[in-house]
Amino acid sequence: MLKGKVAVVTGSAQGLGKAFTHILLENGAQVAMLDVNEVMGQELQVQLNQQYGSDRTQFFKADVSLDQQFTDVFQKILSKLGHIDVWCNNAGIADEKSWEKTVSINLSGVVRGTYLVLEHMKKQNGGNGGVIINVASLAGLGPFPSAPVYTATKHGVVGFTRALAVASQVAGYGVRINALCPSFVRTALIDSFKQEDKTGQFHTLLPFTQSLMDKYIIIEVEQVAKAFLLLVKDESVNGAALTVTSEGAAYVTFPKEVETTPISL
Ligand SMILES: NC(=O)C1=CN([C@@H]2O[C@H](COP(=O)(O)OP(=O)(O)OC[C@H]3O[C@@H](n4cnc5c(N)ncnc54)[C@H](O)[C@@H]3O)[C@@H](O)[C@H]2O)C=CC1
Ligand SMILES: CC/C=C\CC(=O)/C=C/C=C\C=C\C=C\[C@@H](O)[C@@H](O)C/C=C\CCC(=O)O
Repeated sequence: MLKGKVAVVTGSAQGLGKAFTHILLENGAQVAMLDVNEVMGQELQVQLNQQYGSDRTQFFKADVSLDQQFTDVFQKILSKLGHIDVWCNNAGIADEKSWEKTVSINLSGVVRGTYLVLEHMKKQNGGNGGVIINVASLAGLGPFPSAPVYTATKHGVVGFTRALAVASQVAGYGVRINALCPSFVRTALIDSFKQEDKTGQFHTLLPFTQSLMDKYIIIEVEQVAKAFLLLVKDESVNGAALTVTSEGAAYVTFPKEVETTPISL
């Protein structure tokens, strides 16, 4: 039960972020939704407040790639809701043509959101601790050939999350940080990624991407939301990467040492 808890979900106007918001509300939390899409965010706020109660959800417009705007909205959320117990860095895009934008949202936006809430949560600052879930992807664990920059951002999210989780444990922040690594999920993102203005030079690899989608079988947002809730609730889990595929959810076992093949120079 998350009654009394306050959660923030970035990129929550649609897709996975919307599903995470629903499951948080279903479990009693109050949710601050943050998204760059103000129209969809406002509409969803009205729907959710009708469904779960008028004081349960508040929408805040912000672009996670803009430092000052994100920081200002963070302060606004804190002043309105008092404290934050759960933070989900979910906002993300897949655009190999505007690859700098992909990096600034998928990686820099995750670092920015994490560092903003960490200062609030960590016990050294008088915080009550909490949990941060960073949405990566299976592409954060292995190469997604038709999206090399997207792959890089998701690998970055996994590495950043795992490193900060150890730092938090060693330093005693009282904050758990975990990565969520879904396979293909039925959202607007995967539809847009079939368009040439998103795939850019890798548009010729579309048959390969489609074969990957066929191989991994597209899953539904509700399946990923259940895994998300596990990471929110299980206080024993820190520094994990939780995959979600058509075969279910599974924690990644990272090798203690990378396998190498010696070569004489
Ligand atoms: N759909 C999929 O197959 C998978 C998605 N993911 C990841 O899940 C996360 C959510 O993706 P989906 O729900 O599929 O996409 P989506 O496109 O359905 O939703 C993304 C949401 O993020 C918002 N957003 C985009 N840029 C933003 C910014 N700069 N600031 C604030 N909000 C912004 C959008 O307005 C939208 O509401 C992303 O990080 C994505 O990389 C990971 C694995 C699989
Ligand atoms: C580009 C964004 C598209 C959708 C969002 C997303 O993040 C979806 C990811 C879904 C699956 C990613 C799979 C990545 C798999 C890698 O680890 C490699 O195993 C795939 C590389 C080659 C596969 C060759 C094959 O399996 O036939």
